[in-house]
Amino acid sequence: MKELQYINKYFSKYKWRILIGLIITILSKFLALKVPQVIGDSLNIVEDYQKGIITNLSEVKHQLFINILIIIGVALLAGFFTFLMRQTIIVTSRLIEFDLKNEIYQQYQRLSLNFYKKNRTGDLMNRISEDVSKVRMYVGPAIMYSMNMIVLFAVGFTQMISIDVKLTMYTLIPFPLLSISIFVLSKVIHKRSTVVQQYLSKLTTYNQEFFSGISVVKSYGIEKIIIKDFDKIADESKEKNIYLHKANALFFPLMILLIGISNLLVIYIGGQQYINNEIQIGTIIEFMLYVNILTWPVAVVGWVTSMIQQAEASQLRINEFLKQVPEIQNSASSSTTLKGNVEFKNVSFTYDDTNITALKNVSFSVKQGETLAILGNTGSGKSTIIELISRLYDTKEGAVLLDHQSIKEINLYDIRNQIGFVPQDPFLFSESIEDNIKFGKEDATEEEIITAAKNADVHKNIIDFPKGYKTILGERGVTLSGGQKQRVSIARAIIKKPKILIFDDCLSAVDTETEEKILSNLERISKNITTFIISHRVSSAKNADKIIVLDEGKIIQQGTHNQLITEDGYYKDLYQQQLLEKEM
Ligand SMILES: Nc1ncnc2c1ncn2[C@@H]1O[C@H](COP(=O)(O)OP(=O)(O)OP(=O)(O)O)[C@@H](O)[C@H]1O
Repeated sequence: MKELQYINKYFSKYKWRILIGLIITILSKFLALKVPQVIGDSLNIVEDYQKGIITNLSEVKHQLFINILIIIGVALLAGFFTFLMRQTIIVTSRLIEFDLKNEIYQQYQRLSLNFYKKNRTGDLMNRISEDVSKVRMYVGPAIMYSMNMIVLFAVGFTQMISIDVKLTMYTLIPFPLLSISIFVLSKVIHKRSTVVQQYLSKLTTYNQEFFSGISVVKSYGIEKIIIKDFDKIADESKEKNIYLHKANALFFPLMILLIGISNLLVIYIGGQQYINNEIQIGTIIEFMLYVNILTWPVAVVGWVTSMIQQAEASQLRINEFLKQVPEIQNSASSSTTLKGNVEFKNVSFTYDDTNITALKNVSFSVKQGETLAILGNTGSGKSTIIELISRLYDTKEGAVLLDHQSIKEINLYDIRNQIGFVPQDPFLFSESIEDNIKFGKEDATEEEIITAAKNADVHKNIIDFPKGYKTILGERGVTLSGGQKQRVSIARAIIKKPKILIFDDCLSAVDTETEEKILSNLERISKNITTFIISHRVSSAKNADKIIVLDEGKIIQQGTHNQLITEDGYYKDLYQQQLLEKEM
């Protein structure tokens, strides 16, 4: 229960609701146990009349009529209280579930990029949905059933003992047996259902990959192999499901068997006592009714124990994430308006998960409004520079300065708010084009959206769609071509009017003519914006104020286009090769 102590703060938040719930539970169970007593009394009256102990028939009828009214009244009231009990305790468990989900979600937002690279999406989703719902079973049903059990047992047992000690003892013999066997069965069910869950997520992951890579599957014509693999997992999943349901199917028969044994004991022992004139017939019926009322809460002990164990395991997984401290901390509370001066001073950077040193002693500086182009082979460290400017990672060696101040001392949210970033692989949400562009600026006007789209050279494409800017994009923007997606993503970055604009190799998806247009538009609108252009093309870099060339994390060349084409090395070779390609 150590991990579940984390939930105590929510119990204290909702203490009044829970307290009211508990009082209502006690009242409803008191009332529920009144019914067998009145039924027993009624039968005893009839028996007394038959034996001639009571002779006045109208008095018997009157008493029975009163008892029927009491039974109906009590049953209605008990039902109403049971409704209120669910309304208080189960509603509280839903409120706690909501709070816990929000807490986890906020923590997810705080955690750094590295956390997401280390953990699988399925696992993140599972902890916020599956695990939280297991914890809810502890805060709601487990507590409600435990209370039910305690009250029913305390009241019912006292009542039974007060009527007949011997009969009570015999009647309750099967109860511990019932509780233990349900506990064992619940454990088996839990174990088997965990396996079923694993197969379910295996199937989902398999299908998700298959749907995402459908074009590869179709073009390689490997549908039959995919179907065969799917069949294999589905078949295994079916077997595990059947295995689970074999255990599930035992649950109710086991309960009915043990209730049956209890009832037999009541009839047998009670019958003997009746023959010996020790008890009346009504008492036997009253006991049988108690057995039926008490069976469920006793069976529930085993179920609740297993529910609490599962909740404990789930809360452990939730706590693992909640206790994670974001690697990137925002240490500044004051807000800063950036100018856009960027400087790298002897920066070396190693990714701790792969131990790859992506940058080695990198130094450069870019002034406000300047454009820096970064070129280099794949894996040379270009994107890593960008990730350090956005502070997605922190440097351990050297310093990244923004406006001559260490990036670590500037408000993290201000930095990210003032950077417009166009990634290599643009992600568009399944919403309208307009909303995707506005993502960069929530309150953007229609005019601003159109201007941004024009500057990104995508306006003409958008108005060609029947619904124009209102066109809804499919998952990952499938209705747009690669180049169109890139340009919508550029519009999203420039509408922000950021202080630093970053293009991570995003112009490679458009033809050189479009690239030319976008770059000249940029030159016009980005007079005071510091711009970083990562590219494999000289055409994207040639107008930049500065160009740096990276190789295996080191700067091997830097200067302007005119300087670098006269210097032997990577840039000149690339220039000549691309010039040749253009002429061909
Ligand atoms: N998140 C990461 N975790 C671990 N290693 C990484 C990560 N990102 C990049 N790397 C490694 O760091 C090195 C530099 O990668 P980077 O993405 O900066 O190169 P790049 O020049 O942008 O390449 P490309 O032109 O192919 O995009 C590569 O060897 C890469 O494998």
